[in-house]
Amino acid sequence: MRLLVDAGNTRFKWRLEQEGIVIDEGWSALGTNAPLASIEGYLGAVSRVGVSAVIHEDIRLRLSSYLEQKVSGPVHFYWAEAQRFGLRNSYMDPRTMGADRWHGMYGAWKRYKCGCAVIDAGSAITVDYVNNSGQHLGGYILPGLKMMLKSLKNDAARIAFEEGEVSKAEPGINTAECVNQGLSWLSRAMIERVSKDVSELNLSQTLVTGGDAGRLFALGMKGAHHPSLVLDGLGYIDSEAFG
Ligand SMILES: Nc1ncnc2c1ncn2[C@@H]1O[C@H](COP(=O)(O)OP(=O)(O)O)[C@@H](O)[C@H]1O
Ligand SMILES: CC(C)(COP(=O)(O)O)[C@@H](O)C(=O)NCCC(=O)O
Ligand SMILES: [K+]
Repeated sequence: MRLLVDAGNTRFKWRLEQEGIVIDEGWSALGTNAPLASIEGYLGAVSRVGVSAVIHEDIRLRLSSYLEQKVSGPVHFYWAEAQRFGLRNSYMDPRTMGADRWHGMYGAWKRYKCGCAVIDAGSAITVDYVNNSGQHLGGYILPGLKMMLKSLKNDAARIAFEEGEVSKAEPGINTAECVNQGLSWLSRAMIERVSKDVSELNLSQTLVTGGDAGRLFALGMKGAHHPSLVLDGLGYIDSEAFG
């Protein structure tokens, strides 16, 4: 049995496989002492673990020792690379790129083998562009939707509001509307911008992943929803390493 883990800044997403077949997938909130409690019964039978992590080093070490205690086989952490199977990183120092971005792009590249935009709407939102020949053209890192609301709440003394998931984007006439509709307005601007880039750069596919992917689709995002794109890319890489 193989276990794959995508350890993000908000949640751990995991996938359990037996001979290439997905048995179960799920997630747990960051910070729990037993992040895989719901599948602990299986962990003794896990012969290999692959992890994509962007979490703080302390949390990563805790996750690593938890897995090593529970699982019988080795635990491998996979990081961003300079290149793989024709996909080439634009970073001078690829190890400084978030592992989740590389694994998401690799999942997209293996699946479609063509120019693509990869949008990961997680704790942060990342946008990455890969051209037809596999060259990463670069990307963007933006605060995520929750993160933006949190910073308004925490860093502005007189902005009190109830969060509401709205797709309306007209100008608000009270604080809550201004904030909630402002977020939709900004998201729509980003969506339009991505769509413009995709057409100017001649990219054939747009793939969207992350906890807020559904929200982006509700706001007009066009593309394919791949909820577990990071796990997909991680799985390909782990298979290429160990068969
Ligand atoms: N049940 C949920 N728990 C936490 N965040 C959620 C949930 N559903 C949607 N979200 C949204 O998804 C974001 C986290 O997405 P995720 O892809 O798990 O992030 P990360 O990879 O950074 O851990 C949150 O910021 C939040 O806006
Ligand atoms: C940008 C990110 C915070 C996104 O992580 P997430 O929001 O999915 O938890 C992560 O990819 C990261 O820590 N990147 C390192 C910097 C870089 O990619 O250049
Ligand atoms: K992520």
